[in-house]
Amino acid sequence: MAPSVEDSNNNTAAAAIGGGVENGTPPPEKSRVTVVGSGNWGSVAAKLIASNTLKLNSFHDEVRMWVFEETLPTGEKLSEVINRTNENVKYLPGIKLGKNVIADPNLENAVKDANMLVFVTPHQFMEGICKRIVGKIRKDAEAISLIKGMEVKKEGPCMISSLISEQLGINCCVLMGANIANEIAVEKFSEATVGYRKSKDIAEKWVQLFNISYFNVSAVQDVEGVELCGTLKNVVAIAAGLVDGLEMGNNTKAAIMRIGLREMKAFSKLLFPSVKDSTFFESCGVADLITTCLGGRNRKCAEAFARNGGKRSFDELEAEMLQGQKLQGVSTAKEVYEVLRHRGWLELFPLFSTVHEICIGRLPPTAIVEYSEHTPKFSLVGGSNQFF
Ligand SMILES: NC(=O)c1ccc[n+]([C@@H]2O[C@H](COP(=O)([O-])OP(=O)(O)OC[C@H]3O[C@@H](n4cnc5c(N)ncnc54)[C@H](O)[C@@H]3O)[C@@H](O)[C@H]2O)c1
Ligand SMILES: O=P(O)(O)OC[C@H](O)CO
Repeated sequence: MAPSVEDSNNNTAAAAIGGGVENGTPPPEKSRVTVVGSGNWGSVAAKLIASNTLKLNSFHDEVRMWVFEETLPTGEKLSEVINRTNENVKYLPGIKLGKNVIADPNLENAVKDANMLVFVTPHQFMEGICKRIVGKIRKDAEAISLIKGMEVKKEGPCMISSLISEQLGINCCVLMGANIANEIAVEKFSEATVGYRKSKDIAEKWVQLFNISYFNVSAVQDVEGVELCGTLKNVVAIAAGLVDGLEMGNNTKAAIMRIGLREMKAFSKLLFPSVKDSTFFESCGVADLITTCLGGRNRKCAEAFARNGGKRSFDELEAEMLQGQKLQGVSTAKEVYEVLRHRGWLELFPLFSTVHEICIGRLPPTAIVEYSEHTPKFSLVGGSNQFF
């Protein structure tokens, strides 16, 4: 059974400041936050949030964090070690999360009282997680997804925020940005973008929960644009890593990033015409693309893949190099490819389609910079097409 935390600013204190029992109006209910996920970014998100809930009267101090339980080499359970040491020794070693972060291996228990749910797991696990908690969360819960990825169903592509909204029947915002977790963990400055659909008030509450001196958050009314930026940049990061592994140099890498950004924008607008151009200039857009192509895990594994001439699979490299952390770019490239194939758009997106074909071994890593019948000239992309 996971422990719990008493509020330092309890409701009596809140009542003393704004109304309360003395003048007959009950104090507004404090929000309860649960973070669903405890990987590298999930743990940093819990740390950020926990530092803010201690300061903000409108939130309960305690931040519950669902842990996908595993047994460590020492024989101990990860959740027990987190609660004892206040550190996620596997996914974020060396960083104290805050004593008000409580690791809970029981998913249903972790979510049941929360009215603010933060989803931050690798995207491939979200469908199963939603199925487990349908009907077990508060009806008034609000959600935010920090997950970069999407699902492809028979009906077409499904963004993770839509999956959460549709399966759980709740509103879901998104938070994406140039956010390499290990850098934010040591409190180096970065920015992030919240994407919201309708309610600016809800978006502002999320901004309040995440914003801190070294993490500058702003909100834009463009859920799909923000989420697609975060999702698609992982495919471009694979391309950038391949170019690094081939030792092509900075100009080639910049070219790949430029072409990738054009394909990100075109793909997003073809799927959701409401996506705004301005979103690509937020932290979730060009800034995330740059940081991921310079320092992300997708880039790192793709570099190793190219150095090995494509002879070692991404699964093998992921297991060896990331030790439990997960790549999102390889599966996203496959999902994007499925959409392109179904809609007859493959030729319009040579970078995205080439990345997938390299990942599955149909093309060699060098194809990322070769013009062939399989990879139409990148320079052909654009011209009169309104989406590029
Ligand atoms: N790490 C970053 O720098 C970063 C930054 C921004 C966004 N993101 C995004 O956040 C999301 C989560 O990434 P992360 O870095 O927190 O995770 P991670 O890759 O570090 O860790 C993998 C997580 O998956 C869990 N897991 C393994 N098997 C599982 C299963 N069957 N069911 C449920 N969970 C399982 C593990 O316990 C672990 O918590 C991803 O979409 C990622 O793109 C990551
Ligand atoms: O390490 P990556 O490649 O999963 O990227 C991490 C973040 O998404 C960067 O914002």
